[in-house]
Amino acid sequence: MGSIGSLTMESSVVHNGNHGRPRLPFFAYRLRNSLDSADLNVSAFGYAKVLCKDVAGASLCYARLMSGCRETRRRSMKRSKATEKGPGEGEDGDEPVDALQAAIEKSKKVLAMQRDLMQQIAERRKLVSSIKSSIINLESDEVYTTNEDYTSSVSSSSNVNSTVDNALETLPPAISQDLGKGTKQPENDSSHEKASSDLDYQRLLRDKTSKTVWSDELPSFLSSSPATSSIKEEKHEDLKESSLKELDIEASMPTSEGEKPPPLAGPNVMNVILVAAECAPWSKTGGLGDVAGALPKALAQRGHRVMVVAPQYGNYAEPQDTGVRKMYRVDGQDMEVIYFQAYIDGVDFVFIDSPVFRHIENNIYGGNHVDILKRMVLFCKAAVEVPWHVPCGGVCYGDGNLVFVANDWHTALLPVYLKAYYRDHGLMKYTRSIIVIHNIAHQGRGPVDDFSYVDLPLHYVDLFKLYDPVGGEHFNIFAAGLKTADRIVTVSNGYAWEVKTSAGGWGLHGIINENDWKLKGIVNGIDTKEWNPQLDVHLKSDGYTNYSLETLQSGKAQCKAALQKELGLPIHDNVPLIGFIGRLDHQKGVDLIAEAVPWMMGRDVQLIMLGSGRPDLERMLRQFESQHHDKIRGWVGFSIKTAHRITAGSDILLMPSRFEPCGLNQLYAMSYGTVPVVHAVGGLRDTVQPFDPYNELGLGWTFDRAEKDKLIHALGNCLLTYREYKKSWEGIRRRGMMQDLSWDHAAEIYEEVLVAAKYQW
Ligand SMILES: Nc1ncnc2c1ncn2[C@@H]1O[C@H](COP(=O)(O)OP(=O)(O)O[C@H]2O[C@H](CO)[C@@H](O)[C@H](O)[C@H]2O)[C@@H](O)[C@H]1O
Repeated sequence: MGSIGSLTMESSVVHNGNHGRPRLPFFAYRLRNSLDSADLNVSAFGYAKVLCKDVAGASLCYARLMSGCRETRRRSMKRSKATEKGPGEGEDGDEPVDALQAAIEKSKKVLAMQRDLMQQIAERRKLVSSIKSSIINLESDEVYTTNEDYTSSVSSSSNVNSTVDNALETLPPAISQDLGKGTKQPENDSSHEKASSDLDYQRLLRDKTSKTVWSDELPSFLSSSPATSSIKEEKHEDLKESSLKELDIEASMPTSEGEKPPPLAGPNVMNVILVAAECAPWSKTGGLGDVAGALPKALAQRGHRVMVVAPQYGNYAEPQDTGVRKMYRVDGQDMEVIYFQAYIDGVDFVFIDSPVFRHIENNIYGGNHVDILKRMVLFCKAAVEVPWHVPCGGVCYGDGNLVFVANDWHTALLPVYLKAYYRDHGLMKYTRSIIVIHNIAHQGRGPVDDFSYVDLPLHYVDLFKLYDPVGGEHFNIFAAGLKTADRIVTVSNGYAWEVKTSAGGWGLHGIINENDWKLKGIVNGIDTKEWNPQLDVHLKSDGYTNYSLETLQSGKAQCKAALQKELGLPIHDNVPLIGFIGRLDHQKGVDLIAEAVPWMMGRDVQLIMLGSGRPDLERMLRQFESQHHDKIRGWVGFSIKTAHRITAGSDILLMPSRFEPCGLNQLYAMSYGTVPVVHAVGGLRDTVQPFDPYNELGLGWTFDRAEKDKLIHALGNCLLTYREYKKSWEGIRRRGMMQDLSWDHAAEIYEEVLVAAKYQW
């Protein structure tokens, strides 16, 4: 009996390779209520795992199983000992035969229940695939040519509803209860807040296949555009694709042992499409590219289905032509776009190819303001339709349970298009948008006449109109996006506060204050694969080396020497090496560094500056280098490799930014054991805790005003600590490296915002 017990356990508890914990099939959650938990206490090894609610529950189950197993073994050993002793010996320790029999009976019952459960699962899968094939049949049988055809086909596809209803009836009770719960709730009921994703799924199927979706009465401004006529023509396909997608999700739910554990996002799992004008590593002029390349991966790791949409500026290696081509009208001209796609690290990257984006990777915001505006109009029009047109892994995202994440003014038109083209007409009812402010200083401003380029109904003009003392009455794309999006995020808490002030809001503070209720600050994370001294690919050659907390001293010293050598500076380990990396403009406070250069040159330090931007500041960098050739290097240009190497080889990173929404370089610096000296503003204040020599706490030095003297004071203290207080210095570096700066935490908070947007009506 004992051997049977342990065998059953080993074969039925599925271990997660990483943690040795049992994995739980999805239906365990659904069915847990319908099974008798008291059975856990017996040797119910065969199904105990299906009763566990979560990983903690799983551990508990596992512990119980282990103790059950030990008990069975103990009893078995006792019995065999008793047998060895021979007849008449040790009777007092023997199990009564009928207790054993009872245990056998219980095990049999358990096995029967398990068989029953598997059968129910198999039936449910059959049902789902029959619904799918009935939709596929619909697709092949019916050709939509007129509105009439469309209407009749819609009514015939309401079979899907009844099939789903039937499906609900035939599901195991716990499942049908869950699915059925919210179905009677009216749509405008506040109980939407509590709606489950299953409810959304049901509602979607019903709505898509019956009344409101794809109303034939499209507004005239929509139907006149070829782009939107293509929408009309393909509405039936979209409709079915979306339904298929939903069914696919159902069908792909883990149904048997050994499949994926439930997602971290739990019931909040949704479809997320992040839209940005740049995305690293394919395109990057600054921090926006880094965020667009990394945040989606962290969201995908939480279980969301995530896509990034960006323009295709060059010939990228990974994305493949999807074969999907669409026409959009911009300023009276029809423009074709081709959608490319790649699936990397759990994320769908969709690139939009068009002659207007091609080969401008080194100047993606170049051209006059109308050229840029027209590019962004095309990009946003093409991006808002991606969920319908671009099959990723064979299946489009569809509009259900979908949130767009727009970034900065370049994509601020997207929330507006979502509203004007769709939601105002009862379409994409379950799609939401959030907008992330990375830098509010750039807003897509222009004369009010620019409104003619954005192709919107006339009454929308007021969303864009803004008056401020600087620009007078003007056209402002960011303003319209902020008003229209369901939620607003800024890239730090400090910046969330600053954008509400007249100094930090750059004319948009009034609008942000009015929309304060939907604003949230979330500090950026960093891509810990890309920016990690242990893995950094740019430290693998030319005398550099990868290093970790354990090898910080020697590793960093080696990188410093390699950097000095590469740039032709004297190789001195004990001379503090100060770095600066960033766009050369007013924001980054490069001129403050320039003012402090004479003071610095009076000290035994080295300074390396990497940047590009304003021509006068570029000239200044070159001039510094030629004036102080033994101490300064001014690298004008954009070099990711050099940025990584400066981050690793410098002792100190200077960031005297006048304003800094978040700042990534100080985060990269800290994770490389490089000590930041920063102006305490925006995200810099949020992320660089000033050094406290009394308690040996803190991560760097801060100064409270963007002024030369303040910078000198902070840098002076930093240099003193570098030279005189080696232990403190070491502590600062180590604390910086020990922080968890990954995107994991930020992604969790983004998820809260996505959920809030989803339930925003
Ligand atoms: N010459 C050069 N060569 C190579 N690499 C260079 C470079 N100049 C800059 N970089 C890189 O570009 C990125 C700059 O990121 P930041 O966050 O510092 O600034 P940015 O102002 O562009 O971003 C805006 O968006 C980000 C993201 O939200 C916010 O952190 C920030 O505060 C806000 O201003 C870093 O990866 C940096 O290494």
